[in-house]
Order: sequence, then C-alpha cells, then structure tokens
Amino acid sequence: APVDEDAAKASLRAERLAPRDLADALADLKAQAVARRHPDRLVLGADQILALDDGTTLDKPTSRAEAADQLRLLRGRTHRLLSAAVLIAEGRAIWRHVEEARLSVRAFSDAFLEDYLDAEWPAIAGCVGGYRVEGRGVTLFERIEGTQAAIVGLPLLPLLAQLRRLGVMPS
Ligand SMILES: Nc1nc2c(ncn2[C@H]2C[C@H](O)[C@@H](COP(=O)(O)OP(=O)(O)OP(=O)(O)O)O2)c(=O)[nH]1
Repeated sequence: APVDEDAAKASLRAERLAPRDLADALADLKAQAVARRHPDRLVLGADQILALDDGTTLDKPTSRAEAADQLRLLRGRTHRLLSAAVLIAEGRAIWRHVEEARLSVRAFSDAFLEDYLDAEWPAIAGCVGGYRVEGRGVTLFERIEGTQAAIVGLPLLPLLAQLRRLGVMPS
C-alpha cells in the first residue's frame, strides 16, 4: 500500500490510541490507499501491533542487535499481538476485525538467546518481536493463547467467515 506507515504510526501513537485501535487504523489506512486505485475491487488491509503489558509497542527489528534487545524486553513477560483486518468495497469499510493473541515468554538464558539468533537472524527480520512461532520461535514461550493465524498476522477465521457471507468464498 502506498502509505508512509511510520509517519502514520507516529501521529496515531501521539493520539495515544489503544494498540488494537492502532492496528485497526493502520489496516484501514493501507486498505483505503489501495481501494482508491481499485474502486471496483474488494480490498483487504491488515496490520499487526505488538503491545507489552505496560502499553509499549514494538516494530519489526531492523538488525540482529535490535532483535536481541526486543527479545530481552519480552523475556519473562506476557505480551499481546493485535492483528487487524479491514475489508473495503466501493470506497467504504464494510467489515473490520481485530484478533488478539497473548504470548508468555520464558526467562531464557543469554546463551540460549545467542544460539537462537545465530539460527534465526535474519529470517526473523520481518517479524515483530523477533520470532517465527511456526518455526524455532515456539521454543521462546511457556504459554500461548490465541490462534497461530493471529500471531502470523491475520484474523483469518473471522475473515474467511466474512468472505463466505459475501459469497466471495464457497460455503
Ligand atoms: N511468520 C510469522 N510472522 C510473524 C510472527 N509474529 C509476527 N509476525 C509478522 C506478522 C506481521 O506481518 C509483522 C508485524 O509487523 P508490522 O506491523 O510492522 O508488519 P505488517 O505486516 O503488519 O504491516 P507492514 O509490513 O508494516 O505493512 O510481523 C510469527 O510468529 N511468524
């Protein structure tokens, strides 16, 4: 989507939006930008926000060092992943949904973290929080509540139900 997401995030964060509202607003922003170019199409926008228990949010790590910092910040704590999706038809948002996953990170050792990053960087560069739960990332956690789809970035089951209601997918 042709949007400056960093600038949008900065201004939305300045409004002190709750993480789930931030994810929804960014998903909407991206979907609207694409829908303006394709007014006759059904457009799906998505975004995910990682929020810590104190409200701090993270972005995707841009270096191994940043991934290490993020994982040390998450260590021994529970954080939330808010995955938002917005559907737009004829310029109007016709459906939106935010799904939450809660992930409790183990108090892993520094040696574990270095071995993990030796194996997983840079593959985790596209993952906020520095993990791929579908791969070795699962070894970071002691408890996970929520669907794998919501962790990987989409409220997939509610979206599929909506696409069936719209007749876009077979029931
Ligand atoms: N494959 C995988 N991806 C993950 C996992 N945890 C988070 N992610 C990905 C899903 C999202 O694409 C991304 C969330 O960070 P961002 O909000 O910056 O990326 P997003 O794709 O939402 O939008 P953007 O790339 O900024 O347009 O991290 C995971 O465990 N596995």
